[in-house]
Amino acid sequence: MNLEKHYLSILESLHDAVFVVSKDSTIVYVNQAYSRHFGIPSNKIIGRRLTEMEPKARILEVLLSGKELVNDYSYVHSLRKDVCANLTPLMEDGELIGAVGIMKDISEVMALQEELKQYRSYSSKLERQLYQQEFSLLDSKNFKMLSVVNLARKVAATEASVIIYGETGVGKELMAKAIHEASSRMDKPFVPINMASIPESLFESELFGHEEGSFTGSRKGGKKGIFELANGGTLFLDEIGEMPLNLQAKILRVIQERTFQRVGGTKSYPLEVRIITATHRDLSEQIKQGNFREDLYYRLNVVSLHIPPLRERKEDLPFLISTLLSNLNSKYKKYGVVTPEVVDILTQHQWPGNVRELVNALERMVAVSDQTYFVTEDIPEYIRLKENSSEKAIPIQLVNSGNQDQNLDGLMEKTERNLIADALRKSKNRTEAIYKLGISRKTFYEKLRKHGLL
Ligand SMILES: Nc1ncnc2c1ncn2[C@@H]1O[C@H](COP(=O)(O)OP(=O)(O)OP(=O)(O)O)[C@@H](O)[C@H]1O
Repeated sequence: MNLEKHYLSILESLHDAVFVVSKDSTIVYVNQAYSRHFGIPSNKIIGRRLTEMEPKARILEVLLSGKELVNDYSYVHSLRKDVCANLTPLMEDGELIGAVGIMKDISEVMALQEELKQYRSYSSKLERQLYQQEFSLLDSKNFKMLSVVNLARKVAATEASVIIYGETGVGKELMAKAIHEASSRMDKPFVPINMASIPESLFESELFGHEEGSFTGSRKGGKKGIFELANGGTLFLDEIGEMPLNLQAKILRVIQERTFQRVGGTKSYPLEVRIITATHRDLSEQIKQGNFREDLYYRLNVVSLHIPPLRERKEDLPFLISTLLSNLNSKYKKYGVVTPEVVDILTQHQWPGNVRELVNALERMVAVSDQTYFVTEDIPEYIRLKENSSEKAIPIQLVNSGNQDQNLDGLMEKTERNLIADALRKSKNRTEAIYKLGISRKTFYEKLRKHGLL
């Protein structure tokens, strides 16, 4: 077979556009695919000079340099197309006589790329919004809550220290995290720590870390404390009212000097951290009683946010129930929804453990029920019975108040112990007692330990 006879028809059969220019840039050949792709009949283009039609055509460079260009991307103005081309010099007896171009129209790919770019920027915008969803979680229909959330949004943009007040489970940590995530520190760590959960003997080393060999059993290479871990970011000190006075003095010094030393070390580390604190106690009362340093209080209390308990913002329950349910549904891969009667009963409950108690109640419903529609029977018994009948889950047992020596603190301690002991007695297990008491598992065990009920 004499292939040479067929070279032209081979060129004509190609799907890629082929064109040939002579040394003076005159177009001498275009194949059918060229005319098809770019909508130009061959007789309209053959004989025209590229230097006039497309003075910046890349193939002109090949004519000048004699070097090929492979996978070369360019925009052809006269065709209004993005193309990818292989441009090769044509040689005869070692002399350049022209060049061949094989081109693909990639306008569609480029348009898709542009679209992809737009989608990418849209998705990263959504991602950022998602990242800041904590504030949207705290969205509320209640005027008091709304003004707290608005103040939190404003304060997030500043460096001000914030104290968040509120009962257990109202969302103090959630708000602290939302403030962090809406602040310029959002890319840096958010480190929460509950001051009530650290044994006093470990306070300093937990907060400031320790150098290697600073005490028997200290970690090799030393250990970073939470101040160091949070450096550059936000440190959330929960239950600040539980801090012993000597540690308050140390924290105050660190905040004032903006440096800290690890336990057993002499090196000073610079500290650049925003501190957000939280407490369920009335700190000004604590100051009056001499349990909290006034100077530390003023350092920490540039802005104070008071989150109202859930029972004072029951209008938020339908929204909270639906948001929490959809989170729990994804966690348990279920599709549970609640009937209006269920919302009704849940709305009657007083939620002493606030949103945490609601999360726990809903989680139990989602985890246990096989139905899609949760009915009243799915509501944890202690809520259902309490709200449906006049039965109170835990009748308060007043301690012997006839004893004149009894001060208020002592009375409260005893009442707390009685309540816990009662809840334990009347519950099938500890988990049920926790639900009845409406406190966190951690607080429950702390209190069991404190009252010798473990
Ligand atoms: N508005 C809300 N939307 C969704 N979940 C919430 C909301 N508020 C609180 N929660 C959830 O309730 C639980 C308790 O919240 P959080 O830990 O922030 O409360 P807290 O006030 O810091 O409690 P404590 O004082 O006991 O530490 C968490 O699981 C949290 O995600």
